Amino acid sequence: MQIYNSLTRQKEPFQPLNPEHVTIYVCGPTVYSYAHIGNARPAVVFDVLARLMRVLYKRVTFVRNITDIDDKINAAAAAAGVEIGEITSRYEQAYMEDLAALGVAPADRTPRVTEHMEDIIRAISDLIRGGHAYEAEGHVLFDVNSYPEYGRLSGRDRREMIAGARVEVAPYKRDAADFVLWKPSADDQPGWDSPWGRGRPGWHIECSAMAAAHLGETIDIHAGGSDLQFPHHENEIAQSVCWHGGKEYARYWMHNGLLNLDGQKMAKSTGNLVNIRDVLEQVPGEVARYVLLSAHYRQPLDWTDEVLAQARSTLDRVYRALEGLAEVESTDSEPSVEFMDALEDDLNTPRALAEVAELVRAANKAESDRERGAIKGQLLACGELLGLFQADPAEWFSGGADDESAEIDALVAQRQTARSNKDFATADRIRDELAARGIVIEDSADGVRWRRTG
Ligand SMILES: Nc1ncnc2c1ncn2[C@@H]1O[C@H](COP(=O)(O)OP(=O)(O)OP(=O)(O)O)[C@@H](O)[C@H]1O
Ligand SMILES: [Zn+2]
Repeated sequence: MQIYNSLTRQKEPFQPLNPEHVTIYVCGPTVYSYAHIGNARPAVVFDVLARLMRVLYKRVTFVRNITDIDDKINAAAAAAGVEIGEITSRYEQAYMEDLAALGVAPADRTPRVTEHMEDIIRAISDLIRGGHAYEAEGHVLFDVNSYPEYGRLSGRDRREMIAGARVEVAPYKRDAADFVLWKPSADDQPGWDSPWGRGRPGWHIECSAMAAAHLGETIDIHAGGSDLQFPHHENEIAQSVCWHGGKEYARYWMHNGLLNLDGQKMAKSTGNLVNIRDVLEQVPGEVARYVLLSAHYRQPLDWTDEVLAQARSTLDRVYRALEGLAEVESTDSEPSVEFMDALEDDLNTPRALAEVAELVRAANKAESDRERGAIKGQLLACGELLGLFQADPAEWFSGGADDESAEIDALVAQRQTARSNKDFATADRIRDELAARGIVIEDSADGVRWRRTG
């Protein structure tokens, strides 16, 4: 497997630290409103990465966090006149539903910041003790001058950083590039007791603490959108390396390119967006997923009605071929070699999809059932890795009436994962959500089933 490492700016052979266990951390959403289809890009792309790694390696631990402490969340709660927890649980739930509809498999762990306050406080205390952070006016700041390699990931020099829009200038900072690890909370803001008074963590330290808690001091792959490269990931590296006595934080950094709408970055902050749920009103989740995989993940991608229509017609072609193969038995269960080569080449999904198109052509020309059986197996195996083509062709053409069933299946699977991670709060939330939609879950000896009531 070759991965383009944003840290070294080149493609490198991927070698996990432990040859039998790959660890992956992806920065998840800040849950204060519905996720837009740009936010879905890292979720879908790195879902394919996880699927591929699970085929190539014995064990994979894939972590995607939920940022449930943030000033944007506080503002959203104040604006709606509700408790903060109501906002975070509402939008976390919505996010999980959206991902399920896009065929994104549940992560192995979905840690929330609120569940890691002790880890965060310990990380900050260690950084102060090590001389990498200092307290000033109730804040704790990371001292960027204590880490000579600061700026390596983003390739920025210090002047550019300070000019950077997201660096906050404050009188108590020793250096304008120093960033907040902990800040004081007013009485009406959420806060936790700490050695520095009642307050809350800064965004960057949250990910460093959760990654260490779930995956250890050095992880194999850290991923997220390219908009996170600076300052978020730069700061994560500085904190984690200094916290862990110089140990490498993440060995490979992967960044997806941005999804644009009308030539501009799709973003919540600017309102230039299409929410995932609105897309799902327009097309089946699989069509949206196909669009997100149709470009190489590092390239920018324009979200247009045209690409959606193209994706739908390509999917129709694949399902038409599968419909034609309905009567033959799959005799192969491996994706084609060319397809695997494409994915193992820095997750080249456009090339992988071109291989799928080849298979579809071959299916339409195949003369014997033996040939057709092999092609069918290959097509389905390729599809499984991409999270595509798994619907019943007849249902696909009947208008996706059963999109809802697929979504419920995915939610039930997420509940199972939550339960096996002992995350009963999430498991219960999903059960309640399904109950509200008239779906009951039944745990039986041969697994979990669901049915509609009434
Ligand atoms: N337009 C986009 N294209 C691709 N990925 C994006 C885009 N916008 C955000 N992301 C990614 O989505 C994930 C979740 O991001 P998060 O919820 O923090 O977004 P945000 O910064 O609040 O949203 P926004 O950037 O829309 O204001 C991150 O990995 C981020 O890099
Ligand atoms: Zn992060």
